[in-house]
Amino acid sequence: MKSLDETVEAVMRTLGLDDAAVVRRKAFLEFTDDDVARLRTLHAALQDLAPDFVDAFYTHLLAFEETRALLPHAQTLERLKRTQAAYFDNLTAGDYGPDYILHRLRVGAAHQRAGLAPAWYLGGYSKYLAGLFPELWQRLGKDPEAFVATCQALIKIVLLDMGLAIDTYIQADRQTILTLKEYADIVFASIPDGLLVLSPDLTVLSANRAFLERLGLTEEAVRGRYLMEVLAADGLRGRALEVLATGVAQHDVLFSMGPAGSDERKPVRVTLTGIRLAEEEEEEEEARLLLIVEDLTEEQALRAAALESERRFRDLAETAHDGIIMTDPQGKIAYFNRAAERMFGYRRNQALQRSIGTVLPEPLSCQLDEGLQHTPVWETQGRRQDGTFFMVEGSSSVFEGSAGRFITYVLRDLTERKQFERQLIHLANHDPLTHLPNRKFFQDRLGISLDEAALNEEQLAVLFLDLDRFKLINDTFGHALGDKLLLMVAERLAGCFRKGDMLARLGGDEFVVLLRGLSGKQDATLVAQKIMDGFAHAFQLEAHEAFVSASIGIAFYPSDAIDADNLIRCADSAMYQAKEQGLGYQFYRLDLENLSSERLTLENSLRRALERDELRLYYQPKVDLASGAVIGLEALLRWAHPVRGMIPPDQFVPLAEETGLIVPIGEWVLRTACLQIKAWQGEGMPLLPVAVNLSARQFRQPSASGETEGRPLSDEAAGVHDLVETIERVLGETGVDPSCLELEITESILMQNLSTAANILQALSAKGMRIFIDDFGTGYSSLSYLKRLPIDTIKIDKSFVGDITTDQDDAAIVAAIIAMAHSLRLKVVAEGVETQEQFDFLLERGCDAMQGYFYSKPLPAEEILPLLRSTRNSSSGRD
Ligand SMILES: Nc1nc2c(ncn2[C@@H]2O[C@H](COP(=O)(O)O[C@H]3[C@@H](O)[C@H](n4cnc5c(=O)[nH]c(N)nc54)O[C@@H]3COP(=O)(O)O)[C@@H](O)[C@H]2O)c(=O)[nH]1
Repeated sequence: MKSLDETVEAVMRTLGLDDAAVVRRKAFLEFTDDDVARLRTLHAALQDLAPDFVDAFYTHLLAFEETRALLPHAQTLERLKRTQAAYFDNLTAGDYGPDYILHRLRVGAAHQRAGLAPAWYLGGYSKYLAGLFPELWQRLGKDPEAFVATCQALIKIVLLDMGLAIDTYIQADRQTILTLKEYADIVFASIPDGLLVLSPDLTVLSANRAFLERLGLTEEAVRGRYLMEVLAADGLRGRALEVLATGVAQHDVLFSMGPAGSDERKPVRVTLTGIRLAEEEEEEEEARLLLIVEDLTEEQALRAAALESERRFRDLAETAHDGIIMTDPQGKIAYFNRAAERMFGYRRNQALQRSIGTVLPEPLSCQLDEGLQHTPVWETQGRRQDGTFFMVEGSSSVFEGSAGRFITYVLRDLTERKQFERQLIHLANHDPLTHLPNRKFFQDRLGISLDEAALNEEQLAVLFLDLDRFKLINDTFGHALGDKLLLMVAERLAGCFRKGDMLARLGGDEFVVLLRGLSGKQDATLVAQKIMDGFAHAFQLEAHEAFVSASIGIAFYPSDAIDADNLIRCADSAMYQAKEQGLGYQFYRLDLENLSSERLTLENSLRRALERDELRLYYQPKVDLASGAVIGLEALLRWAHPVRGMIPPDQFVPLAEETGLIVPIGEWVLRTACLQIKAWQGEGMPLLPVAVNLSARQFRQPSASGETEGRPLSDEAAGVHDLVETIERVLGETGVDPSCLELEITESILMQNLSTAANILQALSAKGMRIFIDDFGTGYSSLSYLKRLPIDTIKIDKSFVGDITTDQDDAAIVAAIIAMAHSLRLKVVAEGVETQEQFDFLLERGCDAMQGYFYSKPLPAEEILPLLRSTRNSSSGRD
């Protein structure tokens, strides 16, 4: 709102109330200087009257409700009284210049603003004049002319004031009207719908901004023009005339509307309504037509977009791989896509309006929780139309619409995934070849069974089963047949157990069995025996019949171990013992395990002994009995163990044979002995042959065992096969003449496969090597086979020699061996000669040579040459 001063200024400006105008107003009122003088005179006379006069004035005002309402507070009343006193004072003060005028306008404006209607305001002046006239008469009644003239002056100045007050009232009202009009114009212009006011002859009287902008028109182009010259809209004119004629409004009439003369059209919705305005008081009310024009372009675009979006959603939902179901607030199916049809077996029209529980029978959190908008992915059961159940994975979203709660379910059939998961679990727990439980599954199940056994105070047993010679079969017949054998074994084993027992394959040719609810060892024995019996029959591997045996180790809970790992380990250890001893099955024994563990440690060390250069060769001279000359040396193996010291061969050679390590070790012996021969030759030592020992494993050729029969060989087998080649190669590489190398083999080696041994010995002998039969007398003691072999010498075992002087039997045996050997033109060497008596006995019986501590213990290579030199210098032989 404007300030009072601004209002007064506006009044003065509007009325053009400058000094000249005031002068003219005064002139019109014939307000003269004489009037001014008379009022000044009056002023002096009325000085004491002001307080009572003002009080009386306000008492009058307070007597009327309309004026009293404007004086609500005592403070306001006091302030007004002071203003009134000033007014009273100024009225007759005689100064009626610009300040007076300004003051009078302010008073008028203030009363107008306070809400005092003009009638009451003018009534106030009446009270003034009516109150003053008696006072004037009292003071000037004696001079009627002066009285009348003063009254006239007073009336003139009061009327001047009243004129000014009325001007402020009129001006303020006019300002209000202008403000309202301005406001109306703004509102009219800013209404978002188009507004068009037409006269009864359809001339455009006004159009708001929205209308003009929507149709691309200007106010000048439309105002005062005939509607149809401005607008093109079929049927609009007729509708407008109807409304004018009937006075009945028409709502929401749709048109396609555009500027006349253009092809542009917009979809619009129009409301046509008649209005009546009286522009001037004296004019008759004139009919007007108001068109409210709503532009539907955006709305239609939005609707089209919504339809498009809905169509796309439907397309998407219909082509989705996942089932999509929507339920209404009553939980009834309101939408059911094609994937849902496939998943549940219902046609859409069969599913609609059924409860969601028809297809998802278990209550879901999204159905129960009021506040839930989105639930994470869950799994639940789905029910097909045929009543079968399956697992579904789903998620849901909740939409709170005006009609209630709608839930959308997105569902995926988990049947395949669950099947896949089951397959994965099966694969993780089963052996892929035999489909038996694997180690992990077995261990888990064993753990559970152990807990149960502990609770029920029961015994259980683990059988560890390993096929004998499976590697050989695998290498010989190939992996495909090896696999087939494992399958057949698994099948046979499966028939040996009760329900509740468990058979598993740990890998390779290892199987384990869990036996539960045992009454004692005898139960496990029965099962082990049953397994052994099962292996008694051959396995038919295509064209081959294979006899396969198994070694079984048995460990018991709680006597051997109380946890799964240890129980399996004990059974494994027992199996190892069974295999070693060729027992078929063996119960776990701690002492045997300790032995095994030592053996294992030794085996591991022996494997590294070659790499670490821990092997040594000692040499023991062979002495001609008659001359006492050294006629050769035997190379004897030692293991210089870093912790255990010098280990004799009988403590590790059998192990090396078992593990196959004897093959590389044997080659090392050959090479070392040959290199030593060369070294001695270089040192000027007389040419002495050196004998090396060959083990059965080295000596065995593939065909000798009859196991491979021309089929592919394992590396190990190939190494054995190459004995002749190896010896030749080493001789070639070291440059040693074959005549310097002697080979010692035992009778038992020969007897394992005589014909093959004969072939090998022939080949070696043909190269110039001499062959010795070692430990003669301990084996077959048959000289007949010697005729068929290229043997040069036999060595009588030291077990006979040791007692020849005390035991007549041994003496007789030795004498007989010497005699028979000679009859076969074989030389004889006696081993283990320790005494002069033995020496003499042998010399007397015609034995060719001897070897033993009597002459020398086996010595390191570096001690041999000094030994030879010292004996050459001393007398021949030992007496
Ligand atoms: N395959 C291989 N076997 C080998 C090799 N080196 C040795 N051996 C065999 O180990 C067995 C034990 O040999 P060793 O402990 O060396 O014993 C030999 C001599 O030390 C011992 N001997 C010799 N004279 C006496 C004696 O007067 N008294 C006595 N108590 N013992 C004596 O006899 C063993 C000789 O063995 P051998 O002539 O071979 O029969 C043994 O069987 C060796 O064959 C190897 O490199 N490979």
